[in-house]
Amino acid sequence: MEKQGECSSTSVKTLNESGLSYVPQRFVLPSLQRPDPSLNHSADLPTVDLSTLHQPFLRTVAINGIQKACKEFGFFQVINHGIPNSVMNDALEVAMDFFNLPIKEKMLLLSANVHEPVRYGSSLNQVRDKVQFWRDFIKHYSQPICKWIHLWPANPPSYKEKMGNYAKAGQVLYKQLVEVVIEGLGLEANYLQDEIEEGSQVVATNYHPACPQPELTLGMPPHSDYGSLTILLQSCQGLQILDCNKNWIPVPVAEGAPIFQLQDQLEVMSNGLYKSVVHRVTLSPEKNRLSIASSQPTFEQENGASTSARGQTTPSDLQ
Ligand SMILES: O=C(O)CCC(=O)C(=O)O
Ligand SMILES: [Fe+2]
Repeated sequence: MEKQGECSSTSVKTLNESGLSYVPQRFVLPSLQRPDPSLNHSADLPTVDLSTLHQPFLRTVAINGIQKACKEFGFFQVINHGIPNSVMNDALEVAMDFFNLPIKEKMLLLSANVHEPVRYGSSLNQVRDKVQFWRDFIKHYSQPICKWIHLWPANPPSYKEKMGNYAKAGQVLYKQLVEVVIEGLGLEANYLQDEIEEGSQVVATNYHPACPQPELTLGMPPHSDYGSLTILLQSCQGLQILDCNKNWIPVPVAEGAPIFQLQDQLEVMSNGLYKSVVHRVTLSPEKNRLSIASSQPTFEQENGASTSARGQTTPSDLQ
């Protein structure tokens, strides 16, 4: 049992590396909120082949596939999306290198101020169950790269190049996907073009260390996200979605096939036709897990901030 104050100044990654064999009391969830460790069948997620988008006679096949996936699941995998595997793997690898930096170095980026373009968060002062995360906010992706490139952390040295390449490729794919999703609603493909070009890109990198008692806790609590679409890369399984029968279903991980996840703004825009699905992250007893969630909130609030279901905000006027 954790003593008062125990662990309160140490990251969960550090605790894990010190060989802790139990989950500190403050992370233990009430029994009804705990994951069921016997769940092992993955969701049969729809897979959308984007190569058909560029073939005039087959474009409607892709649009119909995406429309069906958005209505039924809110989550789908994409293949032939144009982002080389090497770019995705480099991003995951360099993110892992970042989290493996000495804690002292990462602490320099620690901030509870959501207006920081690059910040390293810990479960100590932010979302209770979210172990560590940091966010990049990029305003106006169409502006010259030099406007935001200095926002990357200086270490690891290849971070800027590798995560930057992934972020740029993700923007192109994001725009294509939003157009198709919008067309599926019977609107002009460029209906949201201005909002997308004015919006900010958020790249959230989540690190979930292996856990000695994964049946007692979660890496991330159940939530939906406030944006329009997220592109998600995962290093291994852990994500679960809540189906219409209120069962948690594990999401598969397929090499080279990122997950697309529909978010609250598109559920609202489609009058509920498309689903922003509640999801959560479970922990593994052996593997440290990494995910990169890249999204672009399409509509910002009047005060220039977008608020997520988890209470985080992103500035819309970051330069
Ligand atoms: O780690 C994951 O797979 C999911 C991350 C997520 O849900 C989020 O960042 O909002
Ligand atoms: Fe999420």
